[in-house]
Amino acid sequence: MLKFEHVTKRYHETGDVLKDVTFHLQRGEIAFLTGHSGAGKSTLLKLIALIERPTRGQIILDGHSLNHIKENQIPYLRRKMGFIFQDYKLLQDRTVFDNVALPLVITGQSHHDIARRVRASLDKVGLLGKERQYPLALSGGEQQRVGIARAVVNKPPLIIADEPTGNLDPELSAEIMTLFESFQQVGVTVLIASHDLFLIKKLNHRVLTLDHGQLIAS
Ligand SMILES: Nc1ncnc2c1ncn2[C@@H]1O[C@H](COP(=O)(O)OP(=O)(O)OP(=O)(O)O)[C@@H](O)[C@H]1O
Repeated sequence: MLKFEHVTKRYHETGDVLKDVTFHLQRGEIAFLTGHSGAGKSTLLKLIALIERPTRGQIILDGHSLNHIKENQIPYLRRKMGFIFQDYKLLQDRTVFDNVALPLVITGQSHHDIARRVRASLDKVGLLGKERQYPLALSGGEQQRVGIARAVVNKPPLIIADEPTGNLDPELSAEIMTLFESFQQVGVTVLIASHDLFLIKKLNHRVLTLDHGQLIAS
């Protein structure tokens, strides 16, 4: 599903921040990406999201090499990914329904399809009753579940989460992980960047560890 083959990312100012990184995530696999601050986790996620391009090596997503993607093909490839952030990145002046609908509105789906898929997505994260509320009226855990519903509403085969439990207590973090595991069961690949070693140790998923830009365990 997602392959990194000898990927190096060099910044002019800081040198090689990812060094010869190779790994392969299978369809339906869930993996943590961890490592010290500055190890290169965000850079790796930016390469997947096509925000940055590799200096050397190749990234293959769902059979497409990301190396030679033209600017106008980027939106098409991003639709294969759902992004989840530590600070949720919800629009505060829009309802829960509108926040989750956003990816579908952007791709020009019909009102009927949008309503159906938003409700299905909110149902999956247990927030069907809150669709008319605004994000600030919700708890942190609920806001993150809105972020997750938005990420999965167009059924992407890959979910990328950057410190998704960073603002949540252990109990809510466990709930969020249970949600990720439910997506994994339907064949979605999930990559989670996290510093939360307690959570990582407790769950028996694959761990990719970066150390000064090098992958040291896979
Ligand atoms: N746009 C950039 N230009 C130059 N150097 C950069 C750029 N982005 C990141 N770096 C450098 O790359 C290295 C890796 O940074 P990155 O943000 O990927 O680490 P990280 O593992 O995500 O860290 P953290 O856990 O603190 O978020 C750092 O030394 C950083 O200064």
